[in-house]
Amino acid sequence: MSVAVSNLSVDYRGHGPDLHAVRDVSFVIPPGKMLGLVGESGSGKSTVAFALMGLLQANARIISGDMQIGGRSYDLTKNATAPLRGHGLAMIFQDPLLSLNPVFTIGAHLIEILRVAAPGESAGRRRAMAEEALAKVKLTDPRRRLDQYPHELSGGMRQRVVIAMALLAKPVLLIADEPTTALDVTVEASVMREICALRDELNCSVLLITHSLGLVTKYCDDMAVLYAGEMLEQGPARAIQRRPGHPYSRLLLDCEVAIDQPRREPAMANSFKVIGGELPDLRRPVSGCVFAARCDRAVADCAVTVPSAVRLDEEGRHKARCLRIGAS
Ligand SMILES: Nc1ncnc2c1ncn2[C@@H]1O[C@H](COP(=O)(O)OP(=O)(O)OP(=O)(O)O)[C@@H](O)[C@H]1O
Repeated sequence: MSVAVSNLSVDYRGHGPDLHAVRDVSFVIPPGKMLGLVGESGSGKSTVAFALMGLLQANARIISGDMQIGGRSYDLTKNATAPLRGHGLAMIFQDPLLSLNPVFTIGAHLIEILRVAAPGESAGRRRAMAEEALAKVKLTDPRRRLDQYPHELSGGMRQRVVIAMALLAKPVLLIADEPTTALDVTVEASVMREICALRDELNCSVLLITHSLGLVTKYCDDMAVLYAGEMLEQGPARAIQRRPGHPYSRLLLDCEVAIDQPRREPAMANSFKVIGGELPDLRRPVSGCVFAARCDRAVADCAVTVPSAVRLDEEGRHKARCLRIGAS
């Protein structure tokens, strides 16, 4: 089933004017495909994820947005997707301990999911299914793991357990929010491989949220570039990598350090900082292009005219919002 998000806008209330964290964001993830949502810290990636899951904080307000799953539409302003959590929708967080209760064994977590996902099965069969799921995500010694507690496992092993939980829940959409940021590079590759294997086995849509363009170009089918809450470019990951349409995407790609290099984290943290300037104040109304103040290609018009999406391929899959597209 295809997953489509349309016109998502989210504000946060606080002291002073509301903060417009996400503005009019739309994207589609076909079944069996992975979309990488990239953008620097504060661009609104997690807000998108939490809005889809119905997990936003109390001071957030979804101004507009709906999600279509298959032919069905869910009104995000009414938190309509919240009942889908745990089966239609699943999420992997940067810290797997957010998904694991320290007082329950690994087996108890998996068996709890099977109570909903496989209600007709006997207790013995559910335990066997839980063990199979752990073996599938390549957790060593799966039978013993069932009786262990989350604190007895390493970070990479815990993330595999969370992937096994998603495997049993059979979601239509899996959201992975920085799933490998806390892990070292060798573990990162194996965890990403398990997420890809899950996508292929369930034929589900995956939204990967990450700072790393390297991860996106290596593992994702499509890419979406978010900046100051606005989608500046989206399309096939390879096409954007080869021919970025937006100057911001080009700068991100220029800054990105190959993920195979020995220690990626500091480079990743730095990669966005080498683009001069800072995100605009999200409490103020934007005129023109949100990136204009930092853009090396901006002309006077960019500060006043809001760019609409320009198609960069015949099918209209690759689109970018920039007034300078086509200008020399
Ligand atoms: N509960 C909140 N109240 C007020 N502002 C918030 C709240 N949560 C997030 N924000 C603001 O919303 C904007 C988007 O934040 P968000 O966490 O979605 O970005 P992000 O791209 O996921 O960043 P990171 O990569 O650091 O997680 C930021 O300006 C952030 O400070």
